[in-house]
Amino acid sequence: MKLIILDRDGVINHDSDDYIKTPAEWIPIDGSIEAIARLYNSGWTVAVATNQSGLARGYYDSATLDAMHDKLRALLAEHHAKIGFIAYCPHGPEDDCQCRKPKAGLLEQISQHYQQPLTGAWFVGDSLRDLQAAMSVQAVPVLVKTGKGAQTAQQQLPEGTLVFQNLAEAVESLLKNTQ
Ligand SMILES: O=P(O)(O)OC[C@@H](O)[C@H]1O[C@@H](OP(=O)(O)O)[C@@H](O)[C@@H](O)[C@@H]1O
Ligand SMILES: [Mg+2]
Ligand SMILES: [Zn+2]
Repeated sequence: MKLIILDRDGVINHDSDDYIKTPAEWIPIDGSIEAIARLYNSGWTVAVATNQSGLARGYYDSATLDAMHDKLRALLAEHHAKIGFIAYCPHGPEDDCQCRKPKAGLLEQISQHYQQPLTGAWFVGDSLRDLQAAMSVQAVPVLVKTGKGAQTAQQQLPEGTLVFQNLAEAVESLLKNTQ
């Protein structure tokens, strides 16, 4: 199975230091819906691994989070595309859970869901913790410079990190190199 994993905030949709708390605040980054649709319509399965500490912080509830993801699904449906499994960490930094990135738990959930190892799969993120999580399951760390990505690019990145301006550029490269 051709499987790619995306971080959500700062990769698919615009991020905010005030968190994304409502469907109205959940606004796709230009080209990201089309990029996911290109992947889907090229036979790729697109999963999501996202930290959602806003749940633990009480900024929004799981029904609101689900409504944000329904908005994503509706936008993709306009392009005859679907998003796959969305793994999210509902915990806060102090909960010491096993799923908050940079830990591997969300990626392991996705691997378990699809019964497929993640070795060599692309994990596209905007934060260092995304790239670190990718390394922990031998996935390929891919940084996009949207969201927090421009700042992340100034940091020491894991060896082998691929860097692109945005999701659309990353998908263009992936599809070109996996014809
Ligand atoms: O990028 P993903 O994983 O999809 O989601 C990130 C969000 O959960 C939020 O994560 C928070 O980090 P803390 O959880 O407070 O450390 C902050 O960075 C917020 O700006 C951001 O919206
Ligand atoms: Mg992010
Ligand atoms: Zn967690």
